[in-house]
Amino acid sequence: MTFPHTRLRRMRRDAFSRELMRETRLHPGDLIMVAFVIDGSDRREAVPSMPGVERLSIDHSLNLADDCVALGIPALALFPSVEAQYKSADAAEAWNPQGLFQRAARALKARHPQLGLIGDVALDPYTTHGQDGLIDDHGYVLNDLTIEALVRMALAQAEAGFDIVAPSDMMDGRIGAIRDALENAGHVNTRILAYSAKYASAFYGPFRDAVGSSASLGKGDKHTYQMDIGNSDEALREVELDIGEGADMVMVKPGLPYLDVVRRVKDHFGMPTFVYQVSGEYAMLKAAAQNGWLDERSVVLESLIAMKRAGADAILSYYAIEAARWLRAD
Ligand SMILES: NCC(=O)CCC(=O)O
Ligand SMILES: [Mg+2]
Repeated sequence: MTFPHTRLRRMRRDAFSRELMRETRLHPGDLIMVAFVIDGSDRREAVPSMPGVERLSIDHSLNLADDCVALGIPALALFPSVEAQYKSADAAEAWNPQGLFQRAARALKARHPQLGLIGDVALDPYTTHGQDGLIDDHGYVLNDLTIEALVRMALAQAEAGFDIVAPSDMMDGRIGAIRDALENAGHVNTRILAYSAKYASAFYGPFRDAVGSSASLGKGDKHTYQMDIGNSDEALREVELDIGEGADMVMVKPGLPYLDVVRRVKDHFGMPTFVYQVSGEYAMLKAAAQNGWLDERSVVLESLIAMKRAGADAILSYYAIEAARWLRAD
């Protein structure tokens, strides 16, 4: 009679030994909630392609922030959805100190000074054409002119109280330019979360509905600045440049389809590495759950743990509040 010398099933036999050898655990403290803010008061608008997600006026965003704090979620990432009258070719509303986004930041920081507030730095919610930057006559996004606009935008956000500015535009050199401008203005502790490896992904579709840029973008795409989905070495080059320019945290986006990239980035640089479970990932999970095809709680937590296991230090997610509730009920 021969026996297996090693029985890995032995440790799986009981809950106590499974618990003792569990390598990766998810905490509310790993999560960053994502929210969309709109003008007006007492307004909540459903986002049809993201059931359960709503655009919120500032007063309702404060309630969402209350939930984050109560659940131990350390930070909130905010995106604006602005009305057409505030969109222009030069995106100037993006750095208006009295604009929606800056007002929202002041209100949120006044309510919860300890809740980390992350501002999105990219022009797409503010441009009439829905691109993340300024364009020439052929629709090509101009790198260096766009950086000037992004610098204004980042400064306005730091001024309004955002703790972290998060350039999500993928222009070359914008992290360094923003870092210099923040230092010169005395914002030495404003952190930069660089969307370093942001792929030209079709999983962003529902987000563009949420911020109202899909109509403006029309048939346009973002392939001249976001990364090709087949590339992974290039992600390391992007991350390396952003670190050199002064990023405090780097990000890979989307999440689940790109966990190989997360692992390479984490192993290579040992940087605080964040991952974004994007709108399309949310929509897939939600749709399957609503149809009764998948168990929502299990698949959401499994997806988030997979991201952490791949090396993510923190995860931006539309599910953050729900996931934190599930974790606390465990
Ligand atoms: N800058 C944010 C995006 O481009 C999209 C995020 C998402 O799809 O959730
Ligand atoms: Mg880059």
